[in-house]
Amino acid sequence: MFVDHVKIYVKGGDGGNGMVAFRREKYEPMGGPAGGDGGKGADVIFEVDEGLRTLMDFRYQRHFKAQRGEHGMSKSMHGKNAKDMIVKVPPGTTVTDAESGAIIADLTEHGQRAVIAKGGRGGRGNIRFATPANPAPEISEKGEPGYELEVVLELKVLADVGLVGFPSVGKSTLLSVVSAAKPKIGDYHFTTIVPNLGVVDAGDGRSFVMADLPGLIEGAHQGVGLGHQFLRHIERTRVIVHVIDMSGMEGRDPYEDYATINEELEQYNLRLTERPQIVVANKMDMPEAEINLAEFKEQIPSDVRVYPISAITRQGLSDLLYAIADLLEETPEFPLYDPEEVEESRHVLYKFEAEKKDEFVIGRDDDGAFTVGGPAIERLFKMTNFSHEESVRRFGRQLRGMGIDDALRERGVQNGDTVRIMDYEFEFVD
Ligand SMILES: Nc1nc2c(ncn2[C@@H]2O[C@H](COP(=O)(O)OP(=O)(O)OP(=O)(O)O)[C@@H](O)[C@H]2O)c(=O)[nH]1
Repeated sequence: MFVDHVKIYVKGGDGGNGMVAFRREKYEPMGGPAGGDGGKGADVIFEVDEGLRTLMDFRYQRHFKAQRGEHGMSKSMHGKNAKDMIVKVPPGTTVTDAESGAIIADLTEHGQRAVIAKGGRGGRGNIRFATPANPAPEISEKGEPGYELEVVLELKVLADVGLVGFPSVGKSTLLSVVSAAKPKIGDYHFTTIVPNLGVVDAGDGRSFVMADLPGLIEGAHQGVGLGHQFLRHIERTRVIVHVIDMSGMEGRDPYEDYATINEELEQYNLRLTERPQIVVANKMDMPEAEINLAEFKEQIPSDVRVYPISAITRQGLSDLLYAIADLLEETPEFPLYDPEEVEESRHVLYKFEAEKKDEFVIGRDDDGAFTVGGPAIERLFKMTNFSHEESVRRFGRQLRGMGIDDALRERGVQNGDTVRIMDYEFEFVD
């Protein structure tokens, strides 16, 4: 079993901004507040799709930013909530926070969903701030920023396709040209990928996992030298690709090789002979290959599918990959997990924890100015509409409410000192 592994960035949509507006009606020149709320930003939601087998798609797209909510409007109209962004992942995907290493979700069953990055709430329009004392407030909030984070996706992968054949027929060469020769493969981090397993992109949006199953012929059915992991792989392999050397070099006879391997599979496990098989005639670039292939075809049953290729010159590879992908589609799936394993993991559901504590940090810049930072304060800052004097005053009150004024005094702030919050600067007035 190997682990397919990729790091991606996700961001929930920002909330829409609330609006400051007033009613303008014919007979009501001093109309009341009429600024609507912004809509909610979209969540980034991961959803299990059992049709997916690998994290291949994440190699091409690593940024997932959900849409922002619509801004509030005049005439008391609220902005629309944005539509959530659904990202499909294969069953068995674990999502961890890249920074803390905490598990956010363990997605095992088809249709299971988890919110990975919450969208921000919409900012409130000035209607919401009206009070008897202040019936026409010029206060609104901007939308709350969507949560953003980097997450690591991990998937334990079992092979869909197993390569079998005599030694030196070209199994590792084939696997290496179809799985590793993709451009930018270096960007895709296979952490614990073992050399004889690879993710194959069929080139038409379909992908599957292919394993070289070496050593089958050397007494594999007696369990010689093969670990438990390997056995598991071959048992779960849905399609067998049988590679045959058509060059006929070293006195080898392709048909004999074919028959021997099939006998070996049968002895190993009868069930394996029920697996659909694709026969690959390799080394077709060699001089005798055409003649050998013709003879071979006369000897094998007529319903056996043979794909002539050359792993070295890459001739015939795309036809072969399409055929494998087609065959996989029509082959029933084996459960990805042992039933007991699923039982265990099914009950673990991790919750996305968006809320961070109301903490803030006070510091000093080189020029003597005080600085205030922290997630809650920065969020508040981003939601403040600084173009309205009243909103700015409200921001001041909120800071006081959070205990920031007191904390600044403790640090020795004086009247007239500069205080910085992100890129906003103000003078401290007691
Ligand atoms: N001419 C030719 N040579 C090939 C082709 N594919 C593989 N070879 C050569 O055949 C030899 C064996 O290839 P491998 O890919 O190592 O064969 P294998 O089946 O993985 O062998 P084991 O690892 O021993 O099981 C190497 O020298 C390859 O370069 C091909 O299409 N044409």
